[in-house]
Amino acid sequence: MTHEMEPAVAVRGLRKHYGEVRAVDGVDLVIAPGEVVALLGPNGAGKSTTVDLMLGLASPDEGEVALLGLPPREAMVKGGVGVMLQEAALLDDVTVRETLEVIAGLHRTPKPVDEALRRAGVEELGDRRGALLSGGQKQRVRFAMAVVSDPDLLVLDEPTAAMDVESRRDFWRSMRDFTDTGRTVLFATHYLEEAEAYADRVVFMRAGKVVADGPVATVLASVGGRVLRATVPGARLEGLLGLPGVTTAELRGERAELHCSDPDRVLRELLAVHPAARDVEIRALGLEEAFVRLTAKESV
Ligand SMILES: Nc1ncnc2c1ncn2[C@@H]1O[C@H](COP(=O)(O)OP(=O)(O)OP(=O)(O)O)[C@@H](O)[C@H]1O
Repeated sequence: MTHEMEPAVAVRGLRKHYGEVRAVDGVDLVIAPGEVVALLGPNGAGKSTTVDLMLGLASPDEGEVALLGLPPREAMVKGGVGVMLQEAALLDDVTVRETLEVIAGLHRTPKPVDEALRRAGVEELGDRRGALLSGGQKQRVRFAMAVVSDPDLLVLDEPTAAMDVESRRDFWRSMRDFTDTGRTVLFATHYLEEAEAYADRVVFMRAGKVVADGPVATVLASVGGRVLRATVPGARLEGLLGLPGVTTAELRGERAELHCSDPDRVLRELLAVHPAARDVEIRALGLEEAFVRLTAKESV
C-alpha cells in the first residue's frame, strides 16, 4: 500500500453553510491509516455534508481536505478511495458484473471483478440486472463497487440502511475482512451498536460540529457515564435530582434511574434519605444513552 506516512483523512476548519443552515460548522478530523471510524449524529447533524465535502462532491465555504495526502479528487482518480453512498445509482438493465467491469475499467489497478463480488458476498448476484435487486442486495453491490478499485480508504454513508439483520451481519463480516488488511474506513451510521461493535473510534456530530471524538470507552467516560437503578418507595423526582452527585434522574413508579459519575457515593446518599431503597443495579452508560446526552444538549 502507498501513502503510509500520510493521514488517511485530514480535514481542517471545514465549513459549509446553506443560507442560515450551518450544515458543517468548523470540523477538524484527522484519521490515521488503519483506523475504523464511525461518524454519528442525529438527522441533520451534518454527517452527509461532511462526507460530500471530504470526497470533493461539494465545495466547502472554508477549510481544507486531504485524502491519503492528496486533494480529494486526485485521491479518488488514483483509485485510493472507495466510496459507498446511499443514493449511488445502479442501472436497471445492466448486470451487476457489467457494472463492476465498467468501474474496474476506470481504475489503473483494479481487483478482478470476481474478487470484488466475493469480498462483498454477492458472487451469486453477478448476472442479475439492477432492476431485480432488493434494497439490501443493492447495498451489498454498492459495497462491491466501492472495493473493486482496491482502495486504501473506504468512505461509507449509512452502508447498512436498507439491510435486514442477517445482511447486516454478513456485510460487517465482509468489512472485517477488508479492515483486517490494514485499510482505513470512515462510515456514517444511525446504528449505534454497529459503531460500538466495529469502530475503533467514534466521532459524534451535532449541529455541524464535532461534539465528541475518541475510542468508544473514552467517549463514554467523558459523558460521565454510570447509571444507578433502584426501587425507592416514596421517592419524588425533585428529591432524587437533589441528591449530591446526581446529574439527571428519571422515575417510573417506584423505579428510579439516576445518572452520575460516582455511583458509590450516590448510593450512600440515596440510602441515607431512603433506607428502604432496594434492588440496586449499577451499570455503565451505553453508547445510545451517551449519544442522547451528547446530542440533546442546548443547541450551540
Ligand atoms: N443542498 C442543500 N441545500 C440546503 N440545505 C442542505 C443541503 N444539504 C444539506 N442541507 C442541510 O444541512 C443540514 C445537514 O444535513 P446533512 O444531510 O449533512 O445531515 P446528516 O447528519 O447527514 O443527516 P441524516 O442523518 O438525516 O442523513 C440539514 O439541516 C440539511 O437540511
